[in-house]
This record gives sequence, C-alpha cells and structure tokens, in this order.
Amino acid sequence: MAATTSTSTTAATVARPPAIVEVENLSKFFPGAGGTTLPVLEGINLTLHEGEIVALLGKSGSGKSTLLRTIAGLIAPSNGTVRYRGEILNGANPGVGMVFQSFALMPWLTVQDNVELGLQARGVPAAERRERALEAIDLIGLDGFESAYPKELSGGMRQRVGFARALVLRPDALLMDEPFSALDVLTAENLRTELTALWAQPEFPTKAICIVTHNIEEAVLLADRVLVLGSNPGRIKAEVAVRLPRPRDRRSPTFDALVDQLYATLAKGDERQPAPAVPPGPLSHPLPDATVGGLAGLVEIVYAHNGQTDLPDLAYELSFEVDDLLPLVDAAVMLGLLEVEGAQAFLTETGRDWYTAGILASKEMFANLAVQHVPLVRTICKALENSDDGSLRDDFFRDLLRRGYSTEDTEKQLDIAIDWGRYGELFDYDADSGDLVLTEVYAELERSIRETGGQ
Ligand SMILES: Nc1ncnc2c1ncn2[C@@H]1O[C@H](COP(=O)(O)OP(=O)(O)OP(=O)(O)O)[C@@H](O)[C@H]1O
Repeated sequence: MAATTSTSTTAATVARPPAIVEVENLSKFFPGAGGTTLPVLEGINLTLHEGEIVALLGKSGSGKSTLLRTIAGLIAPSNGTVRYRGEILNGANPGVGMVFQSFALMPWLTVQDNVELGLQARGVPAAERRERALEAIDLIGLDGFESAYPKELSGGMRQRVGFARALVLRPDALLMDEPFSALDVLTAENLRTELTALWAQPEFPTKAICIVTHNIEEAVLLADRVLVLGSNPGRIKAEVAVRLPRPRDRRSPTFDALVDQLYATLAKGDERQPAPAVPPGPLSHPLPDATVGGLAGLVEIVYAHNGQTDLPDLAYELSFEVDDLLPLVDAAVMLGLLEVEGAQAFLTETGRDWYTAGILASKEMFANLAVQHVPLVRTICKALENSDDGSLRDDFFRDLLRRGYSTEDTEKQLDIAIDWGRYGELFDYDADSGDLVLTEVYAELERSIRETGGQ
C-alpha cells in the first residue's frame, strides 16, 4: 500500500504493480453522545498493490480495525472513497477475504460447513463448495478435522479454520485483523511461518495481504511495507519499507534497527491537534492506559538501568512485546517522569526524585504532577472545587467525556483518572454511590502552586 500522505522511504520513481485497493481521502466518524461525532480516521490515502504484504501498525484505538473494515466494505466511509480494481465500493468488497482475531466461527457448524459458508453466500453450487472447502482445509493443514466442531479445536486450529474460510474464496487480497494476537506465542509463530510459506508459493491465489497489528516485530517479520497510524484521530503518520529477504531473522541487526525505528515512530506523541491557544484538555489529551503501580514499575526499572534504557531491548528482557510498554511510557512522559528520544527512555530529574522519595513525599509529588500535567485529573479537581460541597457524581464527568469518546473509552478514561487522583489523594471515590469528593490535599496544592507559580 502506498500512503500518499506519509513520509515515504520507498522510491517513488519505480513503476508499481497494479492496484487492488485504493483508499482516497477517507475519513470516518462515529456518532457520539448528544449528537456529537467522534472522529476515528482522517484523511487516509493508500493503495494496496499486487505482490505485497502491508502491515497497518498503530496503538490501541488508532483506528486500524475501522480502516480494515472500511477496505472490506463492512462499514462505509464518512468521507472519501474505497475502490476495488478501480470500482468505488458500495457495499462488501467482492475481492477480499477476512481473518479476524476472534476467529469468528459458527460454533454449531463443523469445520467443513464453516469453511463453506462464504461460498454459500456467494451462491456457489454445493458440489463445487465441497471440493473447494476440502482444498482449503488441506492447504491450511486441517486435513482430518473436516467434521470437527470449533469447540473440539485448540485456538491455533480454530484460527486455521479462520484462514481456510478466507482462502476458500480465493480472494484477490487477504485482510487480517490481528490474526495471531489471541494465540499463544509458539502457535502464533508457527502460523506466521506457515503464512509466509503459503505466500511464497507461486500458485497461491491471493495477490496481496494487509495485516492489522499492534505488534512491531510481527509487522517487521511479515510486511514489505509498514504503515504507522497515529491516533486521535487515526491518520497515516509514516511508511517504512522492509527490504529484508524472507524468511526473516529476528536477531539480525537490520531487523533490530527497523524495530527501533518503528518503535520511535509509534512512541512519538500524537495528541489530538487542538485549535491554537486552546489549552490541553481531557478530550485533546487522553490518558494512557496505565496504573500508578505500572508507572512506578517502569520508572524503577529505568532507574536501575542508570536512568536510561532502550525500550525494545527492555521489552525483550521482560518477555513482553515492545508495544505493551507504550501506554506506560506515554503516561510517564505525560507526567514528566521520563523523556523519550527515538527508542531510548531517559529518567528525568523529576522521575529520579519521585522514585527516590519516601512514600508520602512521592504521593505528594504525584498529586502535584497530575494536577499540573494531566488535564482530566485537573478538570475533575476544578469541577469538585467549584461544586457546592466539594463533591460530584461520576456521571457528571462521564457525560462530559462522552462528548469526545466512545462509551468504552469514556469508562477507561474515568477509571485511569480516578486511579491517579486517588493515589495522589486529591479526591476520594465511592464506587457504590459514584461520589467523588475533593480532599484537603488539593486545596493545599493549589495554594502552593499559586505561591510558587508551579515551580
Ligand atoms: N461502531 C463504533 N461506534 C463508536 N465508536 C467506535 C466504533 N467502532 C470503533 N469505535 C471507536 O473508534 C476508535 C478506533 O477503534 P478501532 O477498533 O478501529 O481501533 P484499533 O486501532 O483497531 O484498536 P485495537 O488495537 O484496540 O483494536 C476507538 O476509540 C473505538 O472505541
């Protein structure tokens, strides 16, 4: 896929193979609370060409699945167009097969019937359906399991059925939405290897693959090009070509360098762009999904590495995917505890002071940092301060947040802000009644911020 709005590292002069899918100036909004709209994708331009595997890489919530579903014609764009072989889509894309993270199998149907389902929907006669399904089942290594039901199969086997169901359509392009992320590490690696082997077969009917992932190593392992999506709203912020021969060696220095490069691109802040002169607010600066305990753990580890660490290396050491660290890193950066340059994280002086302070002092520091740097925590404190008795129901904040977030994200934002505010003892929260109550800590903090000008 060529992302025309991206910082492309590919040569623009080389003639490209024919386009299968073209996305032009695509935006997607979902309806929000009270007649508002939630912008999820903005100004997306890309082309999927014959002969390539493209990864759509982005943090959680950046709109990857929405983009893939729009390409599949499962949801319509709010603005812009999606074309398949030059024709504007007006419903399901006839040239694609999809593989889902959740497998999406019909539990009451056998493997054979699950695989035949898509052909049935396309009106293929029974005898041909049967023959093609058996072929696909064979291709994906499920021979002998034709009459098994999904519940009799392991996760890896179920996803094989997912692959067979997509491949039986002999799709021009295969669209995969995090197909390996629900599987254990070994099964996932095994299936990735098999997919690469299938792709290398000249008779493999599918001419392009587009895979959604938040796993940087998976993107480098599989893709010819990686499109990095930024968040709030989702847009293509970079395109990175992967020119390593297959099969790829995760331990090669070039592989490592690409992981670092993609990590740095992903980690680069992508706050929603507010109008100039509008101060950061809870809707423009979402809270990263991190607990205070998680943050403290990350800061402790960076401290133990003499205040500086390579984040992909750290993730590897901890047996995590690099992107698992991103929300913690974003949170630490938001609070001023860490700074990130490329793939390196540095402990700031504030971070060092916070880590080395005793428990009471570190809580106090945290409260101060949260009020100064975390818009939603500050908004909650300000609203409580302005209420009659220093207390408000959580629904008040929920309603405000729903103007800019989906219901699920609203709950997440509120939970994180409450976790951070409670840790700093800025406010109490009674989960049963939903009451948030301001504490004395905030009043003292405000006084001292006013006196010192925030120093
Ligand atoms: N039908 C919908 N109605 C309202 N909001 C939606 C809908 N579908 C997705 N969203 C919102 O759009 C945003 C992007 O979601 P999407 O699932 O496309 O992101 P993603 O990058 O694939 O995330 P993840 O990696 O967590 O799956 C999220 O904030 C999500 O809550």
